[in-house]
Amino acid sequence: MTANGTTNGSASHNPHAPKYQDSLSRVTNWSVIESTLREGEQFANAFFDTETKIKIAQALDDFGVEYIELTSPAASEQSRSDCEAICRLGLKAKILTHTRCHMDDARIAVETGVDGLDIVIGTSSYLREFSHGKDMDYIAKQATEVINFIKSKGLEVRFSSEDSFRSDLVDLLSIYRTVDKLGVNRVGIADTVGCANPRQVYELVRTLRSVVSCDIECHFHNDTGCAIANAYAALEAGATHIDTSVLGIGERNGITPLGGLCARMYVADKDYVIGKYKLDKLRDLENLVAEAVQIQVPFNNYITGYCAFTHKAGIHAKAILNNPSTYEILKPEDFGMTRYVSIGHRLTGWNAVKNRVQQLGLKLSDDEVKAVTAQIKVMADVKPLNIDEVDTLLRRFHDKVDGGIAPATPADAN
Ligand SMILES: CC(=O)SCCNC(=O)CCNC(=O)[C@H](O)C(C)(C)COP(=O)(O)OP(=O)(O)OC[C@H]1O[C@@H](n2cnc3c(N)ncnc32)[C@H](O)[C@@H]1OP(=O)(O)O
Ligand SMILES: O=C(O)CCC(=O)C(=O)O
Ligand SMILES: [Mg+2]
Repeated sequence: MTANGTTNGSASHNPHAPKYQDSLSRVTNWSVIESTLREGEQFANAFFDTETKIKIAQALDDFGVEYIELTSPAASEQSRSDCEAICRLGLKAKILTHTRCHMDDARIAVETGVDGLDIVIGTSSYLREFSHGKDMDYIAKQATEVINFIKSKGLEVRFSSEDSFRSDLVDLLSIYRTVDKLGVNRVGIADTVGCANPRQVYELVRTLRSVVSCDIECHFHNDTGCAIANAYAALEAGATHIDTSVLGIGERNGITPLGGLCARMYVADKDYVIGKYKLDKLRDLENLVAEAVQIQVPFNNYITGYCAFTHKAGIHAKAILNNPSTYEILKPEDFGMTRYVSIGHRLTGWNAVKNRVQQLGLKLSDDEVKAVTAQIKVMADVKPLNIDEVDTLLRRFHDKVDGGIAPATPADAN
């Protein structure tokens, strides 16, 4: 039992587990709508040929995402035939396509073999005035026609308002109520411009949860860095589906990244996330997409960034070596990653150096390790040492000590 009165198996057995973990234990029934092949195609660098789309779809399916969302088949003839080709792959993931809330697009989409359509129409005054120019009555009539048509084909349908957070709340709830009564599988909330914060997301999803009985999908842009936090707040408030893309690619600076969402939700309920996704495939999946759109995986990427599990400062390194949970909330091995303790720099400490000495099979007393640590710091004040340079220094120091000559200075060790 924790401060907020809930229980959670793993947390209650572990005295060091975060107390906030328990408040998240209800966030255990959600799915990913993976939109690398739709929102991701709207990323500035993206051009996916058929073969690349198929590889990405297969990799996403292998990772375990529940849905794969594809570009509208109304966009181009190649988009349409690629959509059909992906539907023919027979993947475990359900295949969706994303279209305007318009009969022309819906008629094309239902013939492609998809499991469902995600239809969208802007509801904010910006989009009603400057994009499609339609009022709420027209939107409701159009949505009714398109939804009834898609349902008549036996397909899943989701209705989403675009730019939800700059839309009038009464308008929003009214249109969601209308489409819920028509029997949509999901309604969608979209932070199209990335303006929402987690508190606003929580409030809107919570309100919507009391108005509709269908599932709730959310789509968050990352213009102000809130895309993962907003997704998490939405799930806490009762959303059931989150849109992601690999590395977060999408319009402008993109949306909630698949890897970042996995990291966030792993902390909330590790067993649930490990149980449904092959987390050790994340790195290959990200590399595949990074290569396809000609970008590098960012150095500070969630989970797979090159320094995501590198520990440097001496205070951290000592504690990490005693118990990795001291400074790691994610276990690298659960993601097929490895931990690295960096020691060739002036922030190192003797405990970390001792660990390396032991790994090299060298016999040094604690005082000797402290002496060689001091030498590393002197040298690293000039420039950081790579691991080979550190190892050479440690071996030479050891050989001199072993030979009865304790080196007093770095020069002596050389
Ligand atoms: C926020 C988002 O990411 S929404 C998804 C964005 N995805 C896409 O745009 C898919 C790729 N798009 C395309 O290939 C093209 O824009 C198409 C095929 C959809 C439409 O192309 P065009 O007919 O040449 O129109 P264009 O792109 O210039 O303008 C969009 C048209 O859709 C209308 N429109 C915009 N949103 C909607 C909507 N949700 N429902 C219905 N109509 C809409 C606009 O009013 C405009 O109509 P107009 O031709 O009468 O001016
Ligand atoms: O269909 C949706 O819910 C989201 C559409 C979109 O990409 C956006 O609004 O940013
Ligand atoms: Mg978007």
